[in-house]
Amino acid sequence: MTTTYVLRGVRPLGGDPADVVLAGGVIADVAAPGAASVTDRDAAGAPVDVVEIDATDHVLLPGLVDLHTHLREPGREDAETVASGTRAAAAGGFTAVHAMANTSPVADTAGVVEQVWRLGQEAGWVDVHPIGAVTVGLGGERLAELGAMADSAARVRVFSDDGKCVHDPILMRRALEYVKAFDGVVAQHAQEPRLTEGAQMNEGVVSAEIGLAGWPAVAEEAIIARDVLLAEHVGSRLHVCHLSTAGSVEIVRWAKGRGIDVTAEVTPHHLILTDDLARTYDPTYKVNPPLRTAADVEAVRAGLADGTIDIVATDHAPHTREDKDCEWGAAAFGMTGLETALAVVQDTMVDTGRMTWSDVARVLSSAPARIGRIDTGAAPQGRPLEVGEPANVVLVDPSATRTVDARAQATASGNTPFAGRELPGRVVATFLRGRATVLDGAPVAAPAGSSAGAPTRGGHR
Ligand SMILES: NC(=O)N[C@@H](CC(=O)O)C(=O)O
Ligand SMILES: [Zn+2]
Ligand SMILES: [Zn+2]
Repeated sequence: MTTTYVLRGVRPLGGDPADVVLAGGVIADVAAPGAASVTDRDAAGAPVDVVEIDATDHVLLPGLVDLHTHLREPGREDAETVASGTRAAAAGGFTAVHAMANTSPVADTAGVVEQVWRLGQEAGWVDVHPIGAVTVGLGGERLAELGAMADSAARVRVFSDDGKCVHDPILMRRALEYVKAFDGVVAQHAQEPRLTEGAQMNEGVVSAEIGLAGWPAVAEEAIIARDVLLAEHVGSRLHVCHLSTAGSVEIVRWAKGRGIDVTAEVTPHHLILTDDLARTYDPTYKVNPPLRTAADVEAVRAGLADGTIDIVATDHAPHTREDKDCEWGAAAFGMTGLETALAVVQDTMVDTGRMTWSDVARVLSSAPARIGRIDTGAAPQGRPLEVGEPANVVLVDPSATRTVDARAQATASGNTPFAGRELPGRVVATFLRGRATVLDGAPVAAPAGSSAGAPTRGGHR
């Protein structure tokens, strides 16, 4: 039996309290409280379950869309699987994620991206849109089969060597030219490799004091400056991954002012954490790009508030205990983020008065869906909350607070930098095309009509 959900007294973006009805996979009605039309029969006359949810003072957002998620499958299923990572995504309020290509094997062929796409469908928690590698094996030497990935069942539109920078300017130019044919975008991990050899943390006062090799801001900014000029030269679309410095914000602001087709993302952790945390020598805080200074944090917040930075993307980077529980220099770069992203954005941008919930819907849903070109087509994401639109929505209680418990998260890895920290807001429920993936703040056992929750490990190698 299918289920109709009635969200009573919810606060739609910018509007008065309303009852919102999710039925038949779409937003079926938005009505004044008490006036919604709810039937216990579907269009074909079959009985449906009607579930009422008291959503008083809750905010209803379009399902969140992450442009930058590491799901680790294939290859590192000990850190995360498509099933565990997408369950974490649903718990965080997401209905779609873009899966980064730095898997093993690398997602550089139609075969691998189709495998990831299929695993996402089987899991059923969110829509998984694989990102294709720019170069074969992330080797930075030969372009991967971008066209074949674009034409595959996975319909790849975002290409990235994330984890590595496409540092050869000729290759970068060719990639930018190539993706124009199918309206794709190159998402650059901006890291000048020579300037960051052996680098462990942000180069600055703290690195000098504690004696860890520094990673200068210019190593990020020099690549972004080069790439916006290349994008202008070839008339193509560039996306800047995890921008982290004040100078990077300035360059993107300048490029946009010039009409260059560039978009940029900031991670939740770069909106709130600083390189002071390296003093703990706790590798949980080791991440690429590194945590920067308080002045950089202020600059990325201002850039997000004024639209210079288009989106927040999690860069959810799960790592096993073995890869993180070691001395700083030997530990892997990366931190998880899917289950805390919305809370960090609320904390840093909404509760500080710098953004409205409508802005949150833009930076965490409609804009990333647009950049990834998943806002149209058969299963659009990031669309407005209007009657007839697919019911990809997340119900948030902004007045709740929670203390982050790493072990209670859905991700298979424990490397959250927010363990023990109190964060605002709670994802009460997430719906993917009208089907609940999260209810009462917890992922549902197995989303109906999917094989989520069933073991996938080992069955698809
Ligand atoms: N962000 C990280 O520190 N690590 C990412 C790679 C990346 O996003 O560059 C990873 O794959 O672990
Ligand atoms: Zn990266
Ligand atoms: Zn990444």
